[in-house]
Amino acid sequence: MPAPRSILFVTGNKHKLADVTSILGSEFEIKNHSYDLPEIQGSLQDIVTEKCKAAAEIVKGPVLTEDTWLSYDAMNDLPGPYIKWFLNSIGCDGLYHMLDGFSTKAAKAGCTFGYTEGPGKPIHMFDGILHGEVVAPRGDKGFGWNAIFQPRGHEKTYAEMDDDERNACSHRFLAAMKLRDFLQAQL
Ligand SMILES: O=c1nc[nH]c2c1ncn2[C@H]1C[C@H](O)[C@@H](COP(=O)(O)OP(=O)(O)OP(=O)(O)O)O1
Ligand SMILES: [Mg+2]
Repeated sequence: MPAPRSILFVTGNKHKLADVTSILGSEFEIKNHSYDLPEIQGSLQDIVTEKCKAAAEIVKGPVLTEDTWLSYDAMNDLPGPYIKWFLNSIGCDGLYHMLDGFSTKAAKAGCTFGYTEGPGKPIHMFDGILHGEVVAPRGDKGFGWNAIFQPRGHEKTYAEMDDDERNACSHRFLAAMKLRDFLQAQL
């Protein structure tokens, strides 16, 4: 059997790395370069493009990057990709209470992978979006804002799901399936 194709995932987030390894690890060898890439202010596409370009310059070869976002319908999709700074400042409780007084708690969890064959090469993007609701924090599994996001049609927040359960339905799973199809088609 040929050796599995390897993907170099540049991320400083060990939980994302674990998710991608769990979702794609049976088909690809997932390697990691731990680095906190610069994240510019701009559209999601701009952010992912610049993150992927910077990573390709660092590793001088094919590279995978990813940016994650959480968008509130009541706030015209903010915080979106700026969720990291909101979470760091006010935590899950604060993120929940931001919607006090708003009639809809609907939200979208998403991530966008950026993949390139190397510096100067095209950047391919693959996104996964899961609709759901922002709820009062429940559960202690996982990381980030998992405790306040409950996917539509589920009784549990991400933080109440086991990793396997979450990785079978998550926004990251949906995006990873698109990435997988792209990479497999190139073989
Ligand atoms: O599935 C997730 N479930 C819950 N929370 C999550 C998830 N995935 C990322 N997160 C958190 C981490 C960070 O607070 C923000 C995204 O920021 P983001 O820049 O994409 O992640 P990061 O800086 O940790 O890693 P990276 O080095 O890949 O940029 O949402
Ligand atoms: Mg980041």
